[in-house]
Amino acid sequence: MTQLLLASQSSGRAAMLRAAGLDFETTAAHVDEEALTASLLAAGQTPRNIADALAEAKAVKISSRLPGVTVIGADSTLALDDGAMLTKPESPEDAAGHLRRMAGARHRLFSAAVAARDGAPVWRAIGEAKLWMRPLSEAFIADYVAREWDSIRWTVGCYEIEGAGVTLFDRVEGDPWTIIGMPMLPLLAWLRATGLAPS
Ligand SMILES: Nc1nc2c(ncn2[C@@H]2O[C@H](COP(=O)(O)OP(=O)(O)OP(=O)(O)O)[C@@H](O)[C@H]2O)c(=O)[nH]1
Repeated sequence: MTQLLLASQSSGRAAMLRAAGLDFETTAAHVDEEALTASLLAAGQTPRNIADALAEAKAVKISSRLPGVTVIGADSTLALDDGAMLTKPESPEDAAGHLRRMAGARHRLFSAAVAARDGAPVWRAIGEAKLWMRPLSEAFIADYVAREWDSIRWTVGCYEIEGAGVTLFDRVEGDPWTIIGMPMLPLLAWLRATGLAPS
């Protein structure tokens, strides 16, 4: 049985752990993100705190069933500067609407990771990136969504920064791993310190 489990169905997150050469398995967290997000928003929680709470819920739920296994949960939230929080698009039309709202403005992307053992959090980190999306024409949005829908449908911001997302931005501050879905640098530092990654 593995010592390290990623409680995530995110292909981007698994790819980053694989690229780091880690020995891990993955499983779905099966946390009702929509319900938890709605209740946290209703309680006035910020997108940053919501990412942290969702990451913890995923890690704690799975780790409570697997004694002694270190479980990593993760979550990303996207905050427009007007305070609105965007979630994954439900349709190509939804994605076009998100892009219209982000175009010509800055948004922040928070990616939280929480490690849990035996049902309790033992480590956490949150990364933040700031992204300035350029103004987009309707023709560009329609073409981009038609071309990229199959990959962007799984992403919180309707872009893969390491893919065609590069065509959307004037400026980005923050590391690419946080944008893809986890604060990898502090996570790897902790995994090395705990002997779960080669130091
Ligand atoms: N490859 C890639 N994925 C991105 C990017 N931006 C956001 N994402 C993905 O958008 C998704 C954010 O949604 P979440 O709800 O945090 O995670 P999820 O996909 O539902 O997966 P779980 O961890 O199982 O909840 C994650 O899969 C991120 O990896 C990006 O620039 N590149």
